[in-house]
Amino acid sequence: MPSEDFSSVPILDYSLLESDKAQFLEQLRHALINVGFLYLSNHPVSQANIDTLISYIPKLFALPQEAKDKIKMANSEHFLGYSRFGAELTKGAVDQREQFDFATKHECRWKEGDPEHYRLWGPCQWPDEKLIPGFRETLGGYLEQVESLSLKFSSLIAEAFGLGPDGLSQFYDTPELMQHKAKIVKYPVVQGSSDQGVGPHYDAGFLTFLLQASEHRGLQVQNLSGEWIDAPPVPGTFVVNLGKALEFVTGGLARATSHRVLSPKGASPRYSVRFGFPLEILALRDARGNVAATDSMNIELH
Ligand SMILES: O=C(O)CCC(=O)C(=O)O
Ligand SMILES: [Fe+2]
Repeated sequence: MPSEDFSSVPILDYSLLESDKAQFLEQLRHALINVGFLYLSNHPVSQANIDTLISYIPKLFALPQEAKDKIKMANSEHFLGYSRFGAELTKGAVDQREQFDFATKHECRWKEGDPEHYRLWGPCQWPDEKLIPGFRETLGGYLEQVESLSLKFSSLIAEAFGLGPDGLSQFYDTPELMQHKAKIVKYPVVQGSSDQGVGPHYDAGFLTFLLQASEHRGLQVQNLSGEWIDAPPVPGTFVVNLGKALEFVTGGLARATSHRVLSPKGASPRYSVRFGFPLEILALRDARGNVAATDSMNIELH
């Protein structure tokens, strides 16, 4: 398929894998090479679980400030926990968002003498179960399912490029050693002069699975002409996008695409859940060098 400048984000139907895998892989290849973003519909993650998770999110942010601060990220050497509104920057400008960083289950494997970066992975800080009963189990179930989808998706990407299903797994750890982070984000309604929910950036890892957890528009993706293309919420889908690590290991064939979020203008906040597969691979980041001019200060890059 010829390279083209996209004007919308393609929707891939995961159930096509059953009926016509070759067609699915062809559409996937197009999205990887030309867009770097896609919606995935009819995916295997339970919609009931997603709906329950979505219903918890406003309650999570409505917890007393004291309960949120108790699990603040500063407590955790694994960069997991709560960050107050305005704590993150993209290229020097404040992102208008409040967030919790959770992750798939993981014991910290660092011990005396191990490389320092092993400390980056470890257990989550959870809010008090009494204040938000059932949240931990719901999010835990969701993360397990998205993790398994992301592993499967990574092998589909390898197949789309004509490799065997394990063609990309050499670049990351085995599943037991990997941890994947999920950021639950609240973008409050625009207040002052800035509508920067999150400024233009590339993601750092391999793949991001984004759940748009409210009906607001705001996510935008930049095409090669520099135009910002809307990626509005599409019920029942994930937005999947590629990060710099995947772009690097495919020699630029799979495209990492710049994107941003504009703060909502209506009466209610925008919410999203961003799952990164896997956490930044430090060796790859070092190998690909400094791309600071375009990267955001998302936590994977610290
Ligand atoms: O919240 C969103 O819709 C996207 C956020 C994002 O791009 C990121 O956190 O990397
Ligand atoms: Fe992003």
